[in-house]
This record gives sequence, structure tokens and C-alpha cells, in this order.
Amino acid sequence: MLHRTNVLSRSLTRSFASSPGKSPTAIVMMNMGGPETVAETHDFLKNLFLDGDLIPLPFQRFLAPYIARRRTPQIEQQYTDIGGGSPILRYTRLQGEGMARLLDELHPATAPHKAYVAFRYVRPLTVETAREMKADGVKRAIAFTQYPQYSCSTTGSSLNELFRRGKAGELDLDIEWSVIDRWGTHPGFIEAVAQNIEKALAKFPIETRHETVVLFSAHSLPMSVVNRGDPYILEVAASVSAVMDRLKHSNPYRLVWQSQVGPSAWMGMQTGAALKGLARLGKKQVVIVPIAFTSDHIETLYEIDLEYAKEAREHGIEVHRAESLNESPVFIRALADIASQHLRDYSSNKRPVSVQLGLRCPGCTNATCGHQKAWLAKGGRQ
Ligand SMILES: C=CC1=C(C)c2cc3[nH]c(cc4nc(cc5[nH]c(cc1n2)c(C)c5CCC(=O)O)C(CCC(=O)O)=C4C)c(C)c3C=C
Ligand SMILES: [Fe+2]
Ligand SMILES: [Fe+2]
Repeated sequence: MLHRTNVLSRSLTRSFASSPGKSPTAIVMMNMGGPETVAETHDFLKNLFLDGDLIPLPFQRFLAPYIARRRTPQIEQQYTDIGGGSPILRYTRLQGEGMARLLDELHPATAPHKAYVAFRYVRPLTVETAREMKADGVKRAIAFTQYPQYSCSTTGSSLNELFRRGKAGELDLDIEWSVIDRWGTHPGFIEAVAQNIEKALAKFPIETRHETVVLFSAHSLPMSVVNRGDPYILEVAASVSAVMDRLKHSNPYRLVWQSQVGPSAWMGMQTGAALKGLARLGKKQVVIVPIAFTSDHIETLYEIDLEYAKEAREHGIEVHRAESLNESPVFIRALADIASQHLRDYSSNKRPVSVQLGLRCPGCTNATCGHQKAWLAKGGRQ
């Protein structure tokens, strides 16, 4: 894997060097990030609980460090159990570099392209990425969310952070920004997920394969977020529907929700309870499919692989998980295709944001969301 990453990095450097003097078109891969090492878990959690766009807390500056400290040992143990940290930075770099290399071929007019990573809760943070872009002389940038489906608590939080950094004068004023804010039904993404499901289904005997339940599992949302009109639930359901169309509805399926945190009400049915329910109904074979995140993380490697799968086996169910997209070449090509389509559209209509991004959640009371949308609609200019 290291070898493949190096090959991609070398070819990226080559294409960058072959256009001396031309500043790169930046493709900024936005995501939450995760602790690369167990020791970074506390800082990750502290930044996460400090994010008022994700978890609005009373006295946030004081309460967030307290909650983070209390939660750290449990989450550290989970990162230890999955091999000592989150692989998200490694996969995001690999995906970004592969995407940029393909983009140079698909859209030569804006070459060279360079992928940057901007994480919300761990390094490289948005402000560090902005410095790197400045040093490279970037004049044109795409904020490319790596969450396929839009939620104000994920992509919205990353865009609010970009806006705050812009307003604080920490982004280069000369940069012309545009946004790819969601792509949960892009055919390349759907194809990549479908292929991984087919590989997991193939692990079951051919005679009973068609009885296997395909259980899509996505990170849940607090009902307070759902009820203010957040589009995530609908968009995840649209991804599931598109994947099942691509699979020609070969198997029965359900969409369920995982990783609730804290005592408030969250979107259900919960993945763990669904597996128990399927066992009760006499189901013997399940494929679990992570559908709302593009690389492995504690929810796949710990919650699904170590907790849910073990429990399901105890209930007499054989479970296989569809692989996360990680290094999938089909997925990397999809990222390049989404970005090149965006560049083509932008060169003809100069519209920096999608029509859908312009609409705030009907119940949104976070003023930053409104300012962010107005700022992005002007390409990140004053
Ligand atoms: C599309 C994915 C995600 C949505 C939507 C989402 C919403 C959301 N999350 C929290 C609270 C926490 N999430 C935590 C970890 C975490 N969240 C996601 C993805 C989504 N979150 C991932 C991939 C991860 C794990 C990162 C990794 O490296 O594995 C955590 C920290 C872990 C823990 O303490 O359990 C919290 C807390 C809220 C409140 C929320 C919606 C408002
Ligand atoms: Fe989360
Ligand atoms: Fe909002």
C-alpha cells in the first residue's frame, strides 16, 4: 500500500512539475479526520466536542474539554483495537492523489490539479491547508466534500469552518472557490459500492445467496437535527435506492443507523437491534454495507466488525461486511469524474455552488450557515 501511495505521489509530482509556473487547481478534500495514533484521540475528541455546528453545547468552551477527557479512555481503546489509529488520512491522500492524476487527463484545461486535505478535527486542519495552498500560489480551488450525502453536521460544519477562516483573513483573498457539496447518487460511487456488495455476497453459498439480507448502515443523526430539516436521511436513502437499482434488487434490504452518542433521541432503527430482529425472524445471512463514509474508521473496523458481527454470530447469523471504498479504483475514478464534471459546469455557468446548497434547513437557527452560503455563492469573495 505504501508502495502504491508512493507511485501515485511520484506521478502527481511529475504532472505538477511538467507545467512550471502554472499554479495548480486545488481540489480540497474536506472531511472530519480521525486520530492517526491513539495518543491523538483526546485532541480529536476535544475539537469534535468544541464544534458547535456538530454538537451545540451550553458553555461549550468549558464543557467540551470535560466531555472529551471523560470519553477519551473508551475511544482510545477502540482505536487500539483497530490497529492503533484511524486510516482516514492515508486513504484520503491516496484517493486524492489518484483523483488528481486522472483529472489531468479528463480536464486538461485546468491542469495541473493538486489534491489537498482539510480535516475538521485533526491535522491537516483547514488553516494549515490554506497556508500550503498559498505557498503553491493557488488561485482556483474546489471545496470537495468527502461525505457523499449532505448533512449540516458534517459537510455543513466543514463549509462553516472554511467561511470562518476566510472571514478571519486566513485564506488567500485571490482564490476563486467553488463547492462540490454532495454526490450520493453519482453512478461511479454507486458502482463502487455495488461491486463491494457483490464481493461480500459471493462469500455465501450460491444456493442460499439470494436470501441474504443487505443491511445498509449509516451513522445516525440526533432527531433534533432530522427534525429541523437536515437532508442527510433522505440523501442516504437515495444512495441505498440507487445501489439496489444497480443490483437489480437481487436481495431484500433495509437501511439502519449506527453510532448514536449520548442520551438524546437519534434516528433509528439501530443497526445492533436490527441484527437481533433479523435473527428473531430466522434470517441466517447478512451483508452489512457502510454507505455514508468512504474509508474505514472505528464504525466499520470496531463497531461493525468487532461488535455487531460478533453479536450477530452469537445469534446464529453469518455476517460479511462490504469493504469500505478505501483504495477502490472504481471509486477513485468516480471522484475524478465528479470533479471534472464540476469543472466543466463551472467553466460554462460560473456558479460556485449547487442550487441545493443555497437552501438552509427550514428549522436552522445557526446564523453562520446563512453567512457561509452567501459567502460561497460569491465564490468565497468578500
Ligand atoms: C456521515 C457520517 C457522520 C455523521 C452524519 C455524523 C454525525 C454526528 N456525529 C456525532 C458525534 C460523534 N461522531 C463521532 C465519530 C465519528 N462520526 C463519524 C461520521 C459521522 N458523524 C465518523 C466516521 C466518526 C469516527 C471517526 C473515526 O476515525 O473512526 C464521535 C467520536 C467518537 C465517539 O466519541 O463515539 C462523536 C462524539 C454527532 C453528534 C453527529 C450529528 C449531529
Ligand atoms: Fe459522528
Ligand atoms: Fe444550518
